[in-house]
Amino acid sequence: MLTGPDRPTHKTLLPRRDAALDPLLIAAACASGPHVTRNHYQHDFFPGVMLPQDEGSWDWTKFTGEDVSTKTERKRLAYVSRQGPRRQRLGLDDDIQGGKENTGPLSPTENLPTSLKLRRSSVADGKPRTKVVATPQISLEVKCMARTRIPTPHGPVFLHIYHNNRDNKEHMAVVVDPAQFSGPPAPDAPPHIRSRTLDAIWSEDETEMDRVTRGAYIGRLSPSSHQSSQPSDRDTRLTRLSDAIPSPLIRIHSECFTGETVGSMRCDCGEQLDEAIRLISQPISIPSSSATIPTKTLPGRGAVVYLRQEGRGIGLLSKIRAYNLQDLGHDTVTANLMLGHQADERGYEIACAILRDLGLGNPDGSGESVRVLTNNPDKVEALEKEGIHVVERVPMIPRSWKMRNSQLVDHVVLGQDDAHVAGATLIGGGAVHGEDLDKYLRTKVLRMGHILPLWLDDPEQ
Ligand SMILES: Nc1nc2c(ncn2[C@@H]2O[C@H](COP(=O)(O)OP(=O)(O)OP(=O)(O)O)[C@@H](O)[C@H]2O)c(=O)[nH]1
Repeated sequence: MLTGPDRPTHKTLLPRRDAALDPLLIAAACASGPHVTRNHYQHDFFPGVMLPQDEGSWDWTKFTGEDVSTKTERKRLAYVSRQGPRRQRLGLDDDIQGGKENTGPLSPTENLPTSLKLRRSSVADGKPRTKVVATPQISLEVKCMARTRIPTPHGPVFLHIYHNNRDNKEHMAVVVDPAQFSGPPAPDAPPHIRSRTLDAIWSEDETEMDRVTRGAYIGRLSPSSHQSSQPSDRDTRLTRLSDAIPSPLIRIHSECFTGETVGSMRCDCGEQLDEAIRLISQPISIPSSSATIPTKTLPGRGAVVYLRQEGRGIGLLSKIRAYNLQDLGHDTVTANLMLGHQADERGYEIACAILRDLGLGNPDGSGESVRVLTNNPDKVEALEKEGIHVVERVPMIPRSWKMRNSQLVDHVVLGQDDAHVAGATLIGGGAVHGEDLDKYLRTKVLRMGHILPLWLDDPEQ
């Protein structure tokens, strides 16, 4: 049978732009400094990349058999990129004001609206050209598709799976609110943390069992009892809670397969996820106003929004490459830049929509203000920009630092038992520590502006 040529697909029309990484090229790029990115790899800096007088530079004459006396001549061969700035090549002219590249806050890529996504086209003259395809901006919507109870070492949580109309990732929310197992909230107790989209009626023919199966139920399921939830169950009380009841504690956490699943000690991401759930689950003591009334204790409450923004948004593949560049001596920020990425490519729009769906962060819309667990001031700023009302930033001190210096944070020192329990969700357990972690934390403080008192292996540092 005669067949025509295969229909071009997006893969054949738009081949990957990043070339295979050659170890020699990486070494050369590393030695040349952070201005050399993966987009320079196809160009001719090899082997004339080094200025011979540069200290520690690779002696290419050994490699090429050249006479050492001709080394000064090689100055002319030093690599100079003939490419325009990356933004110009990508056609983002709007961002270049007055010929100067926009150095403002880093923009997210994961949550970029479709209208801003770029479509690349290869053209006959061989010059890379990029076109911005304008499509109408759609307003962001999130929907909780399912929810279930998960027992953890810190107590039960409700895992929520979200879909959205911006990307095709399953972002999540881990809601800590064990008071939901004890019936409707008392008049002076905080409202239950529930998803509006989950409790909504999805279709007229939705059965009780459909709703229960997707997690729209009240209390706890058992083989002998279940009660599906109704939109009217939502707590819309506008009564002001006592000032003594703290706002729910939340964390926006970014996916880290290596730290959370493999137990990598290059970063403290796994530990942070575990520590966040632990801290949010801590019971809340409400001091009484009179000596005759005993102190009241409420179960801890809050949520971790878990975003699938692996590697600060650059993806797992690039993060793994970045680790190799880090082993060659570069820090996390420089390694990202060398691979043609920004230092941080995350966005928090979807996280904010999830918080709003849970009734968190929006006190004007019958929701509550929040306290945020983070050391990253950019995160707080991003949340506030999206209208989330943050009443307090709660720092996340690495566990190894807490253990080393009990003076640093007297009320959060972990005992042996705490460390054991806390590590139960991690391969490798307890507190992450080591030289790689210290380098990573140092970069976050010194290059990314994270608010954390530096506490490294050598207390003299
Ligand atoms: N590109 C890159 N990403 C990393 C590296 N180590 C961890 N990550 C990612 O960093 C993200 C966590 O971000 P961090 O910068 O550690 O912390 P943060 O979320 O900004 O700040 P905190 O709220 O204080 O934890 C996760 O997505 C990890 O996968 C690294 O070496 N390179």
